Amino acid sequence: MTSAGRRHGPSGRPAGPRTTQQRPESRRVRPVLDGARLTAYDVLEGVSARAAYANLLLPQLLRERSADLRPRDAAFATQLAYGTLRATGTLDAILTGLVSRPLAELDPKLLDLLRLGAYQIIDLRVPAHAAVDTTVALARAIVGTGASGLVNAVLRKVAAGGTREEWVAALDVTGDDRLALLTDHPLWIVAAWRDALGADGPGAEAELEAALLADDEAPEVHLVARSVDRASLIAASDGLPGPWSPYAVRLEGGDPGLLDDVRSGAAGVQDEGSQLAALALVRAPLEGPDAAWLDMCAGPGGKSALLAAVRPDGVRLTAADRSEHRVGLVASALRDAEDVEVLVADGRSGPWEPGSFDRVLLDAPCTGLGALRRRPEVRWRRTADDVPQLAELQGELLTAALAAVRPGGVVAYVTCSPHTAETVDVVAAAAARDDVEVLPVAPLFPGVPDAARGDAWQLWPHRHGTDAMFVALLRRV
Ligand SMILES: C[S@@+](CC[C@H](N)C(=O)[O-])C[C@H]1O[C@@H](n2cnc3c(N)ncnc32)[C@H](O)[C@@H]1O
Repeated sequence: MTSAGRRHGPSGRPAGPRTTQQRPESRRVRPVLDGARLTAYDVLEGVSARAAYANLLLPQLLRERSADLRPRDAAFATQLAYGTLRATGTLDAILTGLVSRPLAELDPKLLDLLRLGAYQIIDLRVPAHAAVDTTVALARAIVGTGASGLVNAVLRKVAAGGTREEWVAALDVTGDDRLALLTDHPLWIVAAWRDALGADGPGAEAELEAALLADDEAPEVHLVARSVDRASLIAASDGLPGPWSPYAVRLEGGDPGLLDDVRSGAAGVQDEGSQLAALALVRAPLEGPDAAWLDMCAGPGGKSALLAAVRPDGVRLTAADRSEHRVGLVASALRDAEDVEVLVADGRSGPWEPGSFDRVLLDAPCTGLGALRRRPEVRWRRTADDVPQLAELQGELLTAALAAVRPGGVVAYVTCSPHTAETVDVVAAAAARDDVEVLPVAPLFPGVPDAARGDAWQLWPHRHGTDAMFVALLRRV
């Protein structure tokens, strides 16, 4: 996929403002505001002013406003909010040259509005007059009449500069700076992905660009068929079988929350890469008994629910998490499962006896650099400084996981980050012990190509259509 061809949008949307949501404070001027754009703005404002999570705030706003927003408005609001948040770095680089003051000195509401308008112009190719007029109307209602002139002038200049590719060319950047602006990633994440891809040679930079572009797309919805037959789930959801996990169904659209199987818990929404990570633990060769499994960082319970569904008869599953709130979510995910124990515990000092489990899943807290597609603002919130602290915690948790498993038992170390310091380095430190051996993951999944990272496993959005999950298997010997 080339960078030039990837962005497209509802350029044929009706240009004028339509739906109407009026804020009490704006009643005096009575603007007719576009409901989709207003909702997208409210998400941006929540993220920048209150550090909200877009993937939680947006669904909540869409539910509250469902009477006013048609399904296509909701889809447009989602595209606007997520797209603007992903593109923040590029939008700010463009806006910096068009506003006389530093962006940090602008009213944050005004900055969010400029980003929202500029995103529509450079990425969605919404006709300039529609993007400008609707953003000016929002600015008038939200910031005041004084702001509308600035918004109008700046967005007209954005439109005059053309598409994102034209803007990036005009900004005259090269190397990683160019890649960062084209693919919506901060420089340190570009560097981390290059390092994790580990490729050299002529194709390496092209692959890095493809990987970062794939990481900048909205992800497909994947379902997991837990206690329902996959064929029935495919029929009910109009989906397609996932190529790698025998439980995966991929959807092209629609709302999975409306499916009976999802409502009942027989199926769930789960990235196919996460399914494979849980299955790696299940398929790992084991010596001796196989009766007690631990999911050490289980919240919110996606992998626990799959483990509970596929475990052989007689296996007892313990699911723990440090967060009480997330343990509540695990309990709900496991509500119909028998022979499970759900508890609040710090994995480093859990109440279990050493060596009491045959299999342990350590799906460790991490930067989430491999799941940025789902959390659009996280790429700008995380910093390289977060990595050492998380890597230290991951090392401590892996030591505890190896203590919790019996000799001959297996630990699956999993992250939704490909960052070397959170993956290969953590495993290498544990593997330096005399009583630990690393098992190759790739032979357990002969149908999944191009995933080996040494003996461990690394999935990628551009290769596998999944999050960039890392999986290593360690056996106590
Ligand atoms: C990547 S998430 C796990 C996702 C989960 N396995 C799933 O598939 O739904 C990491 C989890 O680790 C938990 N956590 C962080 N530090 C922990 C600790 N010291 N002990 C136990 N859990 C911890 C977090 O609360 C979070 O729920």
